[in-house]
Amino acid sequence: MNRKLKAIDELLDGLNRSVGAHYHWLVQAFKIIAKHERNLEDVSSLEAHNFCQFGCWVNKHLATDTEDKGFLLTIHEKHIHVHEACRQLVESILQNEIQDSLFNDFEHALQGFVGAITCYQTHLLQLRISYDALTSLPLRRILDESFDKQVMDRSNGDLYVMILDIDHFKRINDTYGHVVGDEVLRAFAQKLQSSTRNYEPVYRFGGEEFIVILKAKNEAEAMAAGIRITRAIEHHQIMVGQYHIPVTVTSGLTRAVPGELLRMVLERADAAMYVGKQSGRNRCMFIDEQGSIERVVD
Ligand SMILES: Nc1nc2c(ncn2[C@@H]2O[C@H](COP(=O)(O)OP(=O)(O)OP(=O)(O)O)[C@@H](O)[C@H]2O)c(=O)[nH]1
Repeated sequence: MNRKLKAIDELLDGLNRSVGAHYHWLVQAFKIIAKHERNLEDVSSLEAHNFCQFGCWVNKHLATDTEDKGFLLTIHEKHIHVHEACRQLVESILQNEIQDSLFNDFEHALQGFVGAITCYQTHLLQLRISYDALTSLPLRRILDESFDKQVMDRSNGDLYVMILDIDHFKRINDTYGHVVGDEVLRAFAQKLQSSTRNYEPVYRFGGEEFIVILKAKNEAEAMAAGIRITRAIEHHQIMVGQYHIPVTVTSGLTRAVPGELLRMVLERADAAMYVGKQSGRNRCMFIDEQGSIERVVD
């Protein structure tokens, strides 16, 4: 499974478990009131928010997670508020000095806490559906959202976009069936990821089309990367059950001119790929900004 997707699943799982644990905590608060116990630190202590399971979870992620810091800080703040409002309410009940405003404060704090968690869950779920269920690769939507930043962040060179389409994939489906076809796509995606460097993100563009973003100092370096990937696929046999299924790809490669829309870059790369399909497949075609197309050779 894609590393990012795994991290999202772990975050969602940890968050949901910790939220579940907060119901247990709420029951503890009732016990304190009913049994007049004052020694439960996750309810009675001034630092109560650090002692409950949710507090441990959020503190751990605040210390390590940089991407989601905004969400986590809001949740942390609302969580502290819940514990403090609860502590004050419990104290007032135990001392028989009940104040209605403390009930309102507690309700308000709980609503704020739940709202902040829902916001973060929605964010994580939206992120999750931006990954392909079959291959675990990020979908085009993630590229759409990050492309301008990727172009801006490039250093010491340019960004190149490579569109790859599996050759005669319909034949694979027709010969072995769709279920095997799906397995081939899954195995292909894994091979493609392992054939690229960790700074060369891979996306599922749709169907049997994929995109790789390359970083290179010049056209020659980009072409070398393009042919490296094409050959790595060609020399690898995909195994599904008892079948050994050779797969090749045809690709279109082009430079992303800074300021250019992703759509335009993709149209250019697609035109080059089309020429590659027409002229025999299993090849990488480079297209420059003027539309001149050449086959990349080893
Ligand atoms: N099993 C499976 N098949 C898919 C999936 N997405 C697209 N396909 C199939 O991929 C095939 C693509 O076929 P075509 O566009 O005709 O192209 P091709 O057979 O790969 O031939 P060329 O691209 O011309 O080399 C179609 O049969 C689609 O049904 C998928 O997720 N799973």
